[in-house]
Amino acid sequence: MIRYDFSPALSFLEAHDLDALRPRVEAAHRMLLERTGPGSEMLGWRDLLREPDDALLEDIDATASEIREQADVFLCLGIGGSYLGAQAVIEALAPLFRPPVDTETGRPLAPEVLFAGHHLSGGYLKALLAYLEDKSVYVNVISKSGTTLETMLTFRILRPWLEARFPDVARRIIVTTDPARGRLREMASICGYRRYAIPPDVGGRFSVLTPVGLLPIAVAGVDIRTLFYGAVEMCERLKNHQDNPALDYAALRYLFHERGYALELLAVFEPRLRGIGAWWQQLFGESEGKAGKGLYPDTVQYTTDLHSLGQYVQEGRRHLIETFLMVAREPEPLTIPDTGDDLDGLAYLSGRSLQTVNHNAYEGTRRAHTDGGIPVSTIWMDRLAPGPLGACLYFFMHAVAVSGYLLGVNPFDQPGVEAYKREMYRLLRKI
Ligand SMILES: O=P(O)(O)OC[C@H]1O[C@H](O)[C@H](O)[C@@H](O)[C@@H]1O
Repeated sequence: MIRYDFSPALSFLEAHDLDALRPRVEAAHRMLLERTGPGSEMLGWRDLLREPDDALLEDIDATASEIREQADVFLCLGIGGSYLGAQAVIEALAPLFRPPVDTETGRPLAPEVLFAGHHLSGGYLKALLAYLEDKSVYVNVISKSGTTLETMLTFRILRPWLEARFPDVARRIIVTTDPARGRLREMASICGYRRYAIPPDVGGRFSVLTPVGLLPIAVAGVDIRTLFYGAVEMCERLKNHQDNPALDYAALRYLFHERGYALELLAVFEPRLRGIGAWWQQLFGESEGKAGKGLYPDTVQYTTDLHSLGQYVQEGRRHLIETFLMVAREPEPLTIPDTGDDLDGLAYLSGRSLQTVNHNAYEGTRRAHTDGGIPVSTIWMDRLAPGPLGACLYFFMHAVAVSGYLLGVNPFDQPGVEAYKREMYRLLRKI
C-alpha cells in the first residue's frame, strides 16, 4: 500500500553511498525490532499493532456512535500529538465541508469535530463559545501528561460553560489521559467523567492509533478498524530488512543530512493531506531535533505553494530535500468540460480529468526541482482511504525510529520542549 521512489535523488549521491550505509541501516532497524536502542521503553506504538485490542476498537466505536447520535459538535481539546493525528486523518478522510445530512430529519449525520486547547488565543475561544451556544456539545479532553497548560486552561474555561448548559455534563465530557497518573486523571475520577487510557509506553506524537486519535476519528465517521488494520499490515510488512520502503526513506534522509542538507519539504498535491504534513512535522521534528541534528521538517501544499514558495525551491539556497507524498488512484475524477469555445485558451484540456492535470503538475514540478538541484523522492499511497492511510501513518513512525537511531539520538523523548515551559511558568507565577 506504500511505495517509495527515490531514483531521482540518487543522481545527487555516489553510486556506492546507499550500499555503504546498508549495514548501519540494518543495525538501526534491529535496534527497533529487538528493543535495544535508546527509548525502547517507549515502543508501545508498535506493540498495540502487534497485539490488536479489538474490544477497545469496538468500545471506541460504540462511544462514537452515541456522540454521533447526540452531539452537534464534538470538541477535542489537545495540543501536539494529542490532536494532530486526529485532525490529520479527519482532514484526509472525513467529508470536506459540512457533514452529510439525514434526508428525513435534516440533521447532520455526523457532528462537526472541532479543535481547541491547541493554543492560548482568547479571541478564538470566545468566538468558539459563541458558536457553540444552543448546540449539543460533547468534549474530549486529551492530554497524556494531564497538565499541559493550553489544554487544561481551555478545559478550565469550558467546564463551567458546560455545567451551566448540560445537566448530563459528566456524560458529555470524555477524558483521554494516562491510566494511572496526572491531574486530568484525578479530575475524571472525582467528577465522574468517562475515560480512555493513553498507554504509558506510547509517546504523544506516536499516539494517533490509540484512543487519542481513534475516538475523534470515529466520531467524524471514519472506519477506525480499517485504518488500524492498515497500520497492522504495514507493521508486519516492515519487519523485513529487504524491500523495506521505510528503511530506504530513512537511509536517503540520513545521507542528505550528512551531506549538509538542512531541511526536508514534505510536498502534497492534495489539500486533504496538509494535516498529515502537520502531524509528520511533529513526528520528525520532535523525534530527530536533538544534539544539533535533524532535517527541519516543513510541509508545502502544491500547486498552491508553487505560486508563493516555488521561486525559493527552484532557485534559492540549495539546502533542502523534497519528499512528495502522492495518491496513486484518485476517487471519482472531475472531468473538464468542453465549453464550445476557446476563450480561455484551455479547450485542449476539455475531456481530461482535473486529477490528470494535477498529476502532470506533479511530474513537471518533480522534473523542474530535480533540474534545479533538489534531491527529490516520492512516497506513493495507492488510495486516499482508511487502510492505505493507516499504512502511511505506520510507515512514517517506523521510518522516524530508524532515522533517529541512524542520527544517534533517542527518537522517543522530547527534553527540549521543557525549556520554554520552565521560562513561561517562571513568568506566570509573577503575574
Ligand atoms: O498530551 P500532552 O501531555 O498534553 O502533551 C501534548 C504535547 O505537548 C508536549 O509538550 C510534547 O511536546 C508533545 O510531544 C505532546 O504531544
